[in-house]
Amino acid sequence: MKIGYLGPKGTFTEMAARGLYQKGEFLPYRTIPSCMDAVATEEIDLAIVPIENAIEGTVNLTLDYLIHKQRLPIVAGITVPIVQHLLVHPSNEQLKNIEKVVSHPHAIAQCHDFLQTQLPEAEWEYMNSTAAAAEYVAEHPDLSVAAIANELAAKEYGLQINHSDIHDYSHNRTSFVVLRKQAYQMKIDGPTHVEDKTTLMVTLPSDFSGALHQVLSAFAWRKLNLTKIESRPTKTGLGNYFFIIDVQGTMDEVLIPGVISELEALGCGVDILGSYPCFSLAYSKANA
Ligand SMILES: O=C(O)C(=O)C[C@]1(C(=O)O)C=C[C@@H](O)C=C1
Repeated sequence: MKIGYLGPKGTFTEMAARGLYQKGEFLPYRTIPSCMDAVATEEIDLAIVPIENAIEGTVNLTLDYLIHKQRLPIVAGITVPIVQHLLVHPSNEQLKNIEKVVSHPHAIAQCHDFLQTQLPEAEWEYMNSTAAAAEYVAEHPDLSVAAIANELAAKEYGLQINHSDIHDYSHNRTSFVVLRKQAYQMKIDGPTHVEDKTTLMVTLPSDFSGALHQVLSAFAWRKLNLTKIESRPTKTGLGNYFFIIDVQGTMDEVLIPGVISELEALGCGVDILGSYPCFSLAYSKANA
């Protein structure tokens, strides 16, 4: 089985991939869209990409590409503990000399307080992933640059941990989703199964006062628990949004189809993005 993930080697996404699947060929992709495209063209069987971080929120690139460009079913989810370190080239150990910090925008956002207090003069440069930033530092020993990435990336690219645990809040976790061309489940052994989830995308009818209230009521009176509701622009004009709604539980034969019929009767558009099991990786030295 070919498992694509946001690379290069040493990303948190690779940890998520290896946490879910013990066997398979693990293939790194340079960007989230290129990884998703590779599933659509069947170059790989599964794509694993980040979707939400506990500190910084949704990974908009993933959600928007999924909604607008590659509507692939979500077949599983996993959350991974995120521990960020400041990595430097072994020839450049002095924290005070660092002029530039590179990383994925979410990783930089998770460490704002640290950057503000310890490296207020350093400029930031965004990279496609945390490991891409570590690779950049390894390839530029001449620059006074540091990467925000994990211990796996430090080992992979021969960097030193200059400062450990630099994320601003403990309990930092990121959720990743597994995308597949067809929506069938595969058995997953290993990580802890936490819950089952169904993700819906709802478009409200225009000029319908109280529409969102009615949408939420359709879930509420059926006692369906919503674990997330988020709006994203439809990209058709200012003020036009989709609602992405996570419902606890799998797609059953009565309750969720009942909600969908009720919403459609209200004039809403409803798309099912996936109904899938969610897993969790415990904190371990590997993601320390
Ligand atoms: O997987 C990685 O290492 C990434 O760079 C992506 C990503 C993200 O998009 O949220 C994954 C986990 C961390 O939250 C920071 C960055």
